[in-house]
Amino acid sequence: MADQGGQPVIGVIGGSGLYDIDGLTNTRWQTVNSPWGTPSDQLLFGELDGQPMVFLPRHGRGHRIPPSGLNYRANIDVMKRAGVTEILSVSAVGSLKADLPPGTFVIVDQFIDRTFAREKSFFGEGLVAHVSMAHPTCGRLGDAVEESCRDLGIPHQRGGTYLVMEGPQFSTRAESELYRAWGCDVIGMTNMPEAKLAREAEICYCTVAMVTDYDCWHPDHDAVTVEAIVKVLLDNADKGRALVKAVAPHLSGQTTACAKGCQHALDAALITHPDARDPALMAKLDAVAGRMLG
Ligand SMILES: CSC[C@H]1O[C@H](OP(=O)(O)O)[C@H](O)[C@@H]1O
Ligand SMILES: Nc1ncnc2[nH]cnc12
Repeated sequence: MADQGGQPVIGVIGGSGLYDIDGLTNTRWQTVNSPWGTPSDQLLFGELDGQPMVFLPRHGRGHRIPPSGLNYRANIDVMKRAGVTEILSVSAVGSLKADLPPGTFVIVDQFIDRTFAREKSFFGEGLVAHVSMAHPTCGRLGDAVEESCRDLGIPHQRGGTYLVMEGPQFSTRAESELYRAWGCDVIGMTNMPEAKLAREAEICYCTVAMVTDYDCWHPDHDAVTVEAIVKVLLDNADKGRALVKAVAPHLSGQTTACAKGCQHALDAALITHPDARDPALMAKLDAVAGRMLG
């Protein structure tokens, strides 16, 4: 397969508390249409120190859309159409470990997907594909995030498992204890199927999870509330924005395709015989799988 190297384009999916990007120049909000439906919002195109960047507020401007109501397929599809090669997903999460207090940033490298009410694949009847999710995040992008956290003195942990729940209600104590027993580090409601769809779209994906609370398991802390989350988010938003700004220069010199294979995830994933493929589905996959479908 041809190398997809070239100038990287960073896409930032901003979650709770990250509704804009510091220092973005030449900005324009632009509607990008998708055959997968309506994305959360227009995309904000701009440049950060000469590095092309695209921003999408995950829940829409004003935080209008709940986790289960997000059109994850449309969000990833428009990022792909915008030329995004790396997605930095910024998310608020609860902590499931005593040594991950609010204010810590976790550079997530694994997920447990407990969601059940979401469309999880671009593929299906008429074109079946099975991508690997063994390593769901991009190590190269993770390196850039880790170096940036270090440069900025942000308390962080490299690696960690993010339990993705359906929500919108927070967990019961029994659920929280179960996820702790499973060894999970943090809990949130949005990064799946986002990470799966980014992989299908051959976009590098890395999550920066900003710890806002101890969920409901910690004997010395009250059970999580939105009020408590927002308070911590307000204290951390500047750090989140500074991190995005710091990551850009780490990627700007990058001219080769990701050696981890994220950008070739479909190489061995399509199983449907070319004669049995559904032309209508193939048309919808023009952006996501255009590299493979010609
Ligand atoms: C604001 S409370 C819970 C809400 O925050 C997280 O969203 P995101 O990942 O977009 O920052 C969490 O997953 C819930 O959706
Ligand atoms: N405790 C928690 N559970 C689920 N999502 C969250 N987002 C932030 N804190 C959370």
